[in-house]
Amino acid sequence: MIEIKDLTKVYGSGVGEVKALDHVSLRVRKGEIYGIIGFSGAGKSTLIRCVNRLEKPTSGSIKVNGQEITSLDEAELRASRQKIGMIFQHFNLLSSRTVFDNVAFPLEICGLNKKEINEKVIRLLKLVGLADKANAYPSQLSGGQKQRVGIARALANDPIVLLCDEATSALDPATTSSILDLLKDINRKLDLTILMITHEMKVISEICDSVAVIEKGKIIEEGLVIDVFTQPQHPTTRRFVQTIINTDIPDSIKERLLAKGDGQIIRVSFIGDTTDKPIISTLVKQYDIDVNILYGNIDQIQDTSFGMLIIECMGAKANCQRAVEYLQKQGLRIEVLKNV
Ligand SMILES: Nc1ncnc2c1ncn2[C@@H]1O[C@H](COP(=O)(O)OP(=O)(O)OP(=O)(O)O)[C@@H](O)[C@H]1O
Repeated sequence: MIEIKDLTKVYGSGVGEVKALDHVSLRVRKGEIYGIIGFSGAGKSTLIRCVNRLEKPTSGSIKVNGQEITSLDEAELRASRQKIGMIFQHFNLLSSRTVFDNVAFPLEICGLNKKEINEKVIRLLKLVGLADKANAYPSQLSGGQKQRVGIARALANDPIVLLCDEATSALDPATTSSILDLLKDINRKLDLTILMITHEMKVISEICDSVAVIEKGKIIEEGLVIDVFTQPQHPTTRRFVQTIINTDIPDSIKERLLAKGDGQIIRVSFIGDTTDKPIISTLVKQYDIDVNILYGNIDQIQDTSFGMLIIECMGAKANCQRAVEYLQKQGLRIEVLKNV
């Protein structure tokens, strides 16, 4: 649905030159929610603003639904923008217009008649749960309600893509969750492709299917959310993951790794169904070893559970090794932290 290739954006020139995007390539599939995460100044806003051509890329290609948008003229751009909805961190509502009239605005520009506008606005306000606020003004709404108006307005022209620019950054955690639920609901009901930028890993973990991590204008890691969360490769990705999942080995275990002792200490990481298997009792029964659980945690990303156990296996060396092989065969990720 969105295909970005070698996208580069340079602001300014000479000594003042800033390379905000540096050969960025990524692909967003139809119907998916794709998150781009990065620290301040990483290039997120520039990237999303290039996709709807609020910024003109310096070089590279951006295709939305097969149409190259970097080379559109003004008229073509206006038509293309109708198919790309956008919501903003600070909502960007028109304060002198009611909720109804804010949502009606893009439809008026398109030349729909009053009856069509009325029907559509009412349907959209119902979709975002604001049917009873049609006559309110933005100043009379909470932040979450304002963003619901922003979402309804962005959907008015039946876009094929919705761009979200830090859409929940100005909201408290409970309101953030309700807006994310709404976006997920809309994504499912309308099969709408969503591209969102954020600096919050919570946003990515709650609703995104795929994620790209951007740093200094470059994509440094990309993949399905569950893969990136469970096996982050780049140190920056690890920092983001660490904000919501503790993958560190606790200090008390680190001390134990250095201490003398006979046991073999293993970190077992698991994803999905493998968590249902009685692996510990199998180790004890089949391999004639004692198993001591030193540490464990389980997290949930959307519908998939994953986590890690740090266990100590005590027994004959050969039996401990066979136990490790058994665990590996179960599709578990095994790291031997301390050998027998
Ligand atoms: N109009 C501009 N002129 C010059 N430099 C710019 C302009 N817009 C952005 N930049 C620079 O480009 C780089 C990327 O900025 P961008 O706003 O895309 O980052 P960001 O990841 O969205 O950051 P934030 O989360 O703080 O909004 C930064 O170094 C920024 O200073």
